[in-house]
Amino acid sequence: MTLEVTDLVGGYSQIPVLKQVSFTVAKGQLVGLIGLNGAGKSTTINHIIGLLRPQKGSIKINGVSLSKDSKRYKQSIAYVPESPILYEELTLKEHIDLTIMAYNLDEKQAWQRAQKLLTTFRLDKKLDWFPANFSKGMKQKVMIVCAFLTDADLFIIDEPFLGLDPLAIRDLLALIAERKAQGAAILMSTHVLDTAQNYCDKFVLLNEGQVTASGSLAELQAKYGNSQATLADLYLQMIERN
Ligand SMILES: Nc1ncnc2c1ncn2[C@@H]1O[C@H](COP(=O)(O)OP(=O)(O)OP(=O)(O)O)[C@@H](O)[C@H]1O
Repeated sequence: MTLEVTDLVGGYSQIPVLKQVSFTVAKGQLVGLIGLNGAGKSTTINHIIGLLRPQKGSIKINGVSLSKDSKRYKQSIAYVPESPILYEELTLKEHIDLTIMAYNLDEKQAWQRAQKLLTTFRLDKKLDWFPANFSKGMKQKVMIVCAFLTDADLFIIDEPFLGLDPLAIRDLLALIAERKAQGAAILMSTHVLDTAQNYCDKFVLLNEGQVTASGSLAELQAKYGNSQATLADLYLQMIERN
């Protein structure tokens, strides 16, 4: 199992947000993390990427926790945040160089991969640009390029569908499919339920910091006794029951 979140209790200093959250993301699996505003999706992600420490429970990537081997743990994750985080004083080229250094990648191979990604996301002529010159969507694409440059075992993608144009969404979904086929595990948080339904293998439904259901669409349909229901139907049903 690539990612194992077990009985995670966590949140911000003394404010508990997550209550015994457990789920897994296996190799080659795309898992959708679904929940209302404030349900705890970003808090869960912040725990996985190590910005917050669990108050109870554990998070392991390939059996390793952050406290056991922080370098190995962090190098196994590539994260695409919802709001792009870039260094204002570094060019696009320097962001790529920094990623290559941070993940200890082979420079030649990584640059070959980068050129392909830059062309896909129409950033190949912008290597000397600074973040201030990019639109929000372009900044998001820079984060995608940097993440998919790596050989991470676990990709965490926070709400990718709201800031990207349709072409970029198509290209990102193709990249996700490619990495899945190569054995990466992918956790994606989103409110765009029809796309999630079409692409995710499994869903984790969060409500008020708790996992209320998880499984494939068929498993969720069986749980809620509605074999024709869409993910959106099931999700609304879950909210109304709680
Ligand atoms: N920095 C913070 N300090 C204290 N509480 C926070 C902080 N960030 C979020 N929270 C609280 O944690 C809870 C979960 O928020 P979180 O950001 O994880 O939700 P989310 O599911 O990602 O929502 P959204 O869909 O709106 O992004 C909310 O009650 C929120 O008020």
